[in-house]
Amino acid sequence: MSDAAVILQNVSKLYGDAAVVDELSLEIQPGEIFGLLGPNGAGKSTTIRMITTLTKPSQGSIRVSGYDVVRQPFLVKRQIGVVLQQMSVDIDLTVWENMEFHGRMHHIPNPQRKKDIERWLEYVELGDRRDDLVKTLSGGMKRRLQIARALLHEPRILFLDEPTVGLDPQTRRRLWEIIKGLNQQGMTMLLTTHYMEEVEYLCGSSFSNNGVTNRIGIMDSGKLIELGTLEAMREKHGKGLLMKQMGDRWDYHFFPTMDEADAFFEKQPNKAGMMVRPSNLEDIFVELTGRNLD
Ligand SMILES: Nc1ncnc2c1ncn2[C@@H]1O[C@H](COP(=O)(O)OP(=O)(O)OP(=O)(O)O)[C@@H](O)[C@H]1O
Repeated sequence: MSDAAVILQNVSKLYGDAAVVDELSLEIQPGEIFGLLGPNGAGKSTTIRMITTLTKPSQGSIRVSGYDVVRQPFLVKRQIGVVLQQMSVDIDLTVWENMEFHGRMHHIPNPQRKKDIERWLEYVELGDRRDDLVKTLSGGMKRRLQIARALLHEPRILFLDEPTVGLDPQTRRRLWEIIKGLNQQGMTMLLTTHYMEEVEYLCGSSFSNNGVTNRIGIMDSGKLIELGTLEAMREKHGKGLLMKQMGDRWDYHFFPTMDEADAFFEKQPNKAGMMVRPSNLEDIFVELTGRNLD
């Protein structure tokens, strides 16, 4: 049997007749940081909600650390930390009270609980805000609190659904460092996003410090339309890109290497409305779907 951290086999979620997740199969390895990239409505949140026991798959099986999400939800919940899009922190409580509440729910005994709350609040740089009401925190601080809380019961796998949506670029970078740092300490992670730079930054280098390969899945209309390392995807579709303006749209031509794209460009007698650059994930998404990510 596979010792993958998360295994999805042929998983679908139907609402009425519509499959919002459509026969998805995927394995995430221990220590991996896996990025699920896709436009709004692709089915990313529904996938996370099924893996984290919040909604049941209509078909297929999901195992987390070997436990079945439908038959053993309580064992699954012990293994995972979850940070969802909608803020689930209580804004009328203080930072500390939110942590305390979560720690008690997970039956973490004192004095361990107090020590762990201190440690994780320090980790996300909220130690000095511990007595402040959550409603006085910025969006980025609230997100950091969500992360600290999700980590309190020492989960093996952390799920982050659109962790930086709505945050300013500086705050986003700070969160990226926290996420990367956790992965470098060995945390297995699945994150969803529709920000290409996010998935490139966090999951783009083919290997993490754990020596595990980080991969990206591109999701559209409930299906995984591409899966692998960023390098492998660029290798497959072409590392060089020539863009040609055709009226109000751009034509994309992939070349195996940048050198080949450059050589083709140089040979063109009329270079107006043309440019060459290295390909990126969004280009691959457009190539596969004919649409942009947003
Ligand atoms: N409870 C529900 N009932 C009916 N349809 C739903 C329900 N939850 C989600 N959907 C639909 O399923 C599709 C996928 O939604 P989902 O939230 O998983 O996508 P997503 O990729 O996470 O996008 P977003 O970034 O906008 O959250 C959407 O068309 C959505 O309207």
